[in-house]
Amino acid sequence: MSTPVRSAPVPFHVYDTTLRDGSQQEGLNLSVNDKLAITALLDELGVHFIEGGWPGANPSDTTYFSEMASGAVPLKNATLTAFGFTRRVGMKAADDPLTAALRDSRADVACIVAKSHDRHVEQALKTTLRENLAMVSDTVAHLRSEGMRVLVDCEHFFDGYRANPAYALEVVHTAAEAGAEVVVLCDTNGGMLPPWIGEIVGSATATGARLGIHCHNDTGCAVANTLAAVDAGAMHVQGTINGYGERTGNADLVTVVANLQLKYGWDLLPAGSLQEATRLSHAIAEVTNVPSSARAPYVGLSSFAHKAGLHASAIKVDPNLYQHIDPVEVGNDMRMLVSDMAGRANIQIKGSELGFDLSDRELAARITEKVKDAEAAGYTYESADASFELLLRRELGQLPTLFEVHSWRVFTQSHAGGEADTECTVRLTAKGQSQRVVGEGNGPVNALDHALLNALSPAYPVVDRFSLVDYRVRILDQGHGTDATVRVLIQTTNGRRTWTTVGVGQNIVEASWEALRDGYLYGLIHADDPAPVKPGLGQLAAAHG
Ligand SMILES: CC(=O)SCCNC(=O)CCNC(=O)[C@H](O)C(C)(C)COP(=O)(O)OP(=O)(O)OC[C@H]1O[C@@H](n2cnc3c(N)ncnc32)[C@H](O)[C@@H]1OP(=O)(O)O
Ligand SMILES: CC(=O)C(=O)O
Repeated sequence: MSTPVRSAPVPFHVYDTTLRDGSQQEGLNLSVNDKLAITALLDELGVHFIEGGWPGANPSDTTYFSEMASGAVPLKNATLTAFGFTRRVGMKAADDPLTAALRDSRADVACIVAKSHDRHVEQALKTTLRENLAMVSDTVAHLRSEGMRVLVDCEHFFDGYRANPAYALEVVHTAAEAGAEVVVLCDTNGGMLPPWIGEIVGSATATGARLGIHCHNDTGCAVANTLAAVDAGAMHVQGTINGYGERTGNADLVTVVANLQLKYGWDLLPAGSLQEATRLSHAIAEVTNVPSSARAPYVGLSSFAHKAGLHASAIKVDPNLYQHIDPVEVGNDMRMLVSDMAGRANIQIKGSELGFDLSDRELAARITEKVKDAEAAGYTYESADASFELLLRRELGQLPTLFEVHSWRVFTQSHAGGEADTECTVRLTAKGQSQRVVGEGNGPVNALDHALLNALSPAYPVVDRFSLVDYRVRILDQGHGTDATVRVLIQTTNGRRTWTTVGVGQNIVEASWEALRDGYLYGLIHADDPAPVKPGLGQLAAAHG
């Protein structure tokens, strides 16, 4: 699959700034423990540098570095890097407390941000161009004399180069001459396009400095810009997991690395690490509590999900016909979606994924029709895999009658000045025992859930482990107001695996009951199944609904 363009420059480094620039994303806030957990995951991915934060800028980052120095997360692949800025105007680096904080972080490497755009020097720093150069050389030389390796991030380099190329290049040259091992050219405002990046990086190579690249995604080109810089001579790529970062984010480091490894054929991460990328990207999203995009390249939930009938029919012959790589290379999975866009092939592939032989053309065609009719009525099987399996079993005559519901009733009573309470009665027969059970709850679905569980528990004690983890309602024919058809999706878990069922109706309680009942039925059919080998994607599919 890989098409080597040329050999990887040596050395070539992958630098992660999730913990610093990534945490500049709106709504993304990391505790020290979160940062330590992410550090371990990044090290497992095998990046060469982990930028842990800015020691001295806030107590959490300072604590994080002291925890790391005490061995909280021993690193086997990565080198910990502390971020900071050049010394303040008019000071000596040796006297600047934030420069001292870099040394005190006990990280081996410091990455300092320096102004390289003349307007920023004059307007933001309010100093002279000469003093800014002195700030760069003094800070780099001082940190080197303290025994640190130093990288310099040239902020606004590309805009600066356009305004005053000689000065922008002088900053690069000054940093390298003072001892910076890599000078990173930053598209801080993220406004560049790939040809512009390529041209400017190409010019900067004339400084002789080893160049790196740091791109923001404001034009939607952060990854493309990073690759353009690499093509033009950058030997160090910066980015974040899941593209987290200030404003529209940073270059997604996993996409960058996957492109370089799988398309250019460069071995950048330790052997086997890229195959863990999907798991690690999702694990990091769990810690940040900011979900990654389902449509993220390579590691997204939908990266290898196929919905259209024509795609599926070709995939049945050879998955590579509609996939740019084998998903296994990044630890992802192909998923076949069942929907009204499905043809026989989707149904056959999905059926065989679930363990059913649907090779018979007529059978597959009949089930496809059923799916299309049900979808037209409002059902959705894309995320409700469990309901699709029940539909299949019904059509194949393989749906066991584990219980038979005779009736159910829900009753909500309001009390003056107090909260309403709900009571529900379910009558059913399970394993020959008839039950009439009353359940109470804070609402009709909760009461139905309790009643169903209590009614099934004597015959099937395993249901005591079932719990409803998500409940979503969507109005299907908007504009109809309270007599609209609604769709209910219910996610149930038994602690080992999670599944989703769907119910549709004009009565929201009836639609909920259908999804709930099918959730219990599916759970009972699969009560003895082991936990999936790779939990996560199926559950995420349900979560994305
Ligand atoms: C492009 C980037 O994303 S770089 C990373 C940006 N990240 C952050 O800013 C997050 C962490 N930052 C902070 O906690 C704070 O901003 C601090 C601790 C760094 C500084 O805080 P404060 O001293 O209160 O000042 P403030 O936040 O207003 O920063 C501006 C000061 O930094 C100076 N400054 C800005 N850039 C640089 C630089 N590259 N080198 C030296 N000084 C700089 C400004 O001149 C200004 O100094 P002044 O107060 O003497 O006028
Ligand atoms: C350094 C950095 O984060 C930037 O220039 O965008």
